[in-house]
Amino acid sequence: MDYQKIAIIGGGNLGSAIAQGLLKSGFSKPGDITITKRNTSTLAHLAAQGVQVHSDNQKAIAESEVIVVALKPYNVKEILSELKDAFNPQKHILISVVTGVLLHELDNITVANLPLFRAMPNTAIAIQESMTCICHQYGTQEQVAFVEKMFNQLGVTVSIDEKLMDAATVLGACGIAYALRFIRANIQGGIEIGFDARTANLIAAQTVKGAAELLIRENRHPEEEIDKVTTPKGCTIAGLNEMEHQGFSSSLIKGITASYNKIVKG
Ligand SMILES: NC(=O)C1=CN([C@@H]2O[C@H](COP(=O)(O)OP(=O)(O)OC[C@H]3O[C@@H](n4cnc5c(N)ncnc54)[C@H](OP(=O)(O)O)[C@@H]3O)[C@@H](O)[C@H]2O)C=CC1
Ligand SMILES: O=C(O)[C@@H]1CCC=N1
Repeated sequence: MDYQKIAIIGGGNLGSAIAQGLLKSGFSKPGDITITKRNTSTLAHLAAQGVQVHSDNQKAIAESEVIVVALKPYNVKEILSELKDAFNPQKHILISVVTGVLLHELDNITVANLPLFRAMPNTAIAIQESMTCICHQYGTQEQVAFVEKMFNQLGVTVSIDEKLMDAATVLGACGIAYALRFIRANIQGGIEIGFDARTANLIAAQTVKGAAELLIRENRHPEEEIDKVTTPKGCTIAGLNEMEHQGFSSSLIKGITASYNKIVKG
C-alpha cells in the first residue's frame, strides 16, 4: 500500500507544525501534502513552498491516503461526521492528534474498519524534535510501521496504551509550554542579575537544552546530575532549596495534575 499523500485536516498551530516537520525532514514532497482550514491566509508560507492549501476537506481526503486530523476537540466530531462518506478503509489511514477524543469515538463517527491512530506530538514537530506518543485500532503491522516511521522522522516516538493518552498529552504536549515558562522565568531572573534579554534567553535556553541532553544521551537520573552541581555550602543548593521552600516542584506537580484533570473532567 502506498502512503505517500498526506492530508492535514485543520491547519492550525499543530497541523501547520506537522506540515513544516514533514517538509523539513524530507519525508514528504510539498506536492504530496494537502492542508485545510477555512481561513487559508495563515498558511501562505506553506502554499509558497508548494503545499496544497485549501478549504475542501472532501477533496483533500479523496486525493490522499494518510489523513491527519488536527481539529479542535469541540468541533472534530461534527466535522468528521460530515466527512464520513469520504473515508475508504481500503485506502485511508486516519491519524488523530485531537486531545481527549477516543479511538472508539472516532470509530463511531467514521466508517467501519477504518485504520485509526491517535498520535500526541508537540509543537517541536516543526523542527523534527517532537515527543510523540502513539496508539491505534485496526492498524495492520504495515500501517503501524508506516505511522511510526513517519513520526520517527519528526522526533522520538513511543507506543502506549490508549488509557495513557491523556497523560501523554499533558507531559509531552503541554510540557513544551511548561518548559518554555521555566525558561522565561530564568530569563526574567537573568535580567535582574545583569544580563540583557537576548543574552539571558540564549544562556537559559542552551542550559536547559544541555540539561535535557545529559538525561537523554547519558540515560541519567536528574538527581545524579544535580548532585554534581551542588557544591556543599555553595550557591546552587542555596538557590534550589529556596525554590523548593517556595513550592517549585509542588507547583509543577499541581500544574500537571490540573492540566490532566482539565482533560479527563472537563
Ligand atoms: N497546539 C498544540 O501544541 C497541540 C495540540 N493538540 C491538539 O491538536 C488539535 C489542534 O490544536 P491546535 O493546532 O492548537 O488548534 P488550532 O485552533 O490552532 O487549529 C485547529 C484548526 O482547525 C481549523 N478548522 C476549523 N474548522 C475547520 C474545518 N471545518 N475544516 C478544516 N479546518 C478547520 C481552524 O482554522 P479555521 O478557523 O481557519 O478553519 C484551526 O486553524 C487540538 O485537538 C489539540 O488538542 C495536541 C497536541 C499539541
Ligand atoms: O492546551 C491544549 O488543550 C492543547 C492540548 C495539548 C497542547 N495544547
